[in-house]
Amino acid sequence: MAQIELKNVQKFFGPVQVIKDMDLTINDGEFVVMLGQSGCGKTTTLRAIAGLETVTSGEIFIDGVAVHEKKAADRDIAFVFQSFSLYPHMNVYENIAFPLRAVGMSNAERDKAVKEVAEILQITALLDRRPSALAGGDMQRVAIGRALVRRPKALLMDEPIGALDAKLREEMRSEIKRLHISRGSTSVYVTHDQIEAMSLADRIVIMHDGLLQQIGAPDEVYLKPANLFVAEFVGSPVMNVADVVLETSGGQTQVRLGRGDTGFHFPAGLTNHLRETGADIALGIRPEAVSLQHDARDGYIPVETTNIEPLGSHDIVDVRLGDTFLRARTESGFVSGEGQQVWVNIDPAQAHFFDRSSGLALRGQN
Ligand SMILES: Nc1ncnc2c1ncn2[C@@H]1O[C@H](COP(=O)(O)OP(=O)(O)OP(=O)(O)O)[C@@H](O)[C@H]1O
Repeated sequence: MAQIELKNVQKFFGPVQVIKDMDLTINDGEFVVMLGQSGCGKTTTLRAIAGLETVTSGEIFIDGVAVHEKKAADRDIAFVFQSFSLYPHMNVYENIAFPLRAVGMSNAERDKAVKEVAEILQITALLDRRPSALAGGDMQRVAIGRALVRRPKALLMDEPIGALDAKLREEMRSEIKRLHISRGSTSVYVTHDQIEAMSLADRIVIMHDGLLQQIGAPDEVYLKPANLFVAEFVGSPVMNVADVVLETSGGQTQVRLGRGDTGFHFPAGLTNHLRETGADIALGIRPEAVSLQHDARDGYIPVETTNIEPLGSHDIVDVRLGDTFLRARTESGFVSGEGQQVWVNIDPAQAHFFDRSSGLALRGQN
């Protein structure tokens, strides 16, 4: 196990900078997921930690030892790729045992290590099979087993289950989590799938365009997004974001969306911190914090439904408010169709405000 530290890491491919000023500490035994859209630099960061890619500048430390000039083989790190890179002429047992041959273990020790890993990954019954006789999920279990068997300092995984079908991915997700709990190895995992990230990570590192956007526990990046990019990237369906104008009088603030005349009522205490910013303000509100009613109620604004997505357990309903749209999460069948009049309100306690030009979250004391 190990702590991994990146200090001011930069990576250029020719003139293109794909990692910008990366500072990141991954704690001993931690499961960190790097999440971001395709091309944002996740894989390059992972490969740089493993030593499969050199960095243009900056430093990488493993347990306090500088490794950025060391070869991959000297970093004691294991890597699992998306493609199942097993040796086709060896059976599962030999595939898993292979990395142990190089370290000169006795036969008995090797046998014990392979069987222990096979047990954890539930592939004991498959040890005699060749890779060609394995299903996709089992191949990836073997690849993970081979990576883990020599007890590396850290396990790096690049979209290891991205090629599997949805049901198998779900199964493998919980297995990888179980494996991490039982082995406790420092793990860095790359994905563009936010469900995978939310369910596996102790902390998520969100990247965009080579830049680290936020590092935090899954609930932290969901509940307290640092900027508009994170707010709109994390969560499905995506957070509603609308330009707003604020008007405060007495103890109340009206938060007006778009060019609408009516606004939502907020206790002034939740918006006081926005007054001095002088910035153009965007409101972010998740669909589950938008509530619809069939009849007029205090604080609710009349609107028309424009689109409905029935999702089985719930519906996503779009409503038009002046020149803005809001998506609400409702119980199934709450509205019967488009063009229906309903009343909408939002939960001030779950509202986020952002500086429109910098994208940064504007938070009060709470
Ligand atoms: N060897 C290379 N030479 C030149 N450009 C590269 C090389 N490897 C990656 N890139 C570029 O660097 C950028 C970041 O790539 P990277 O693979 O790290 O992104 P990613 O976030 O992992 O994306 P994906 O999920 O698609 O793998 C991309 O624009 C990619 O085209």
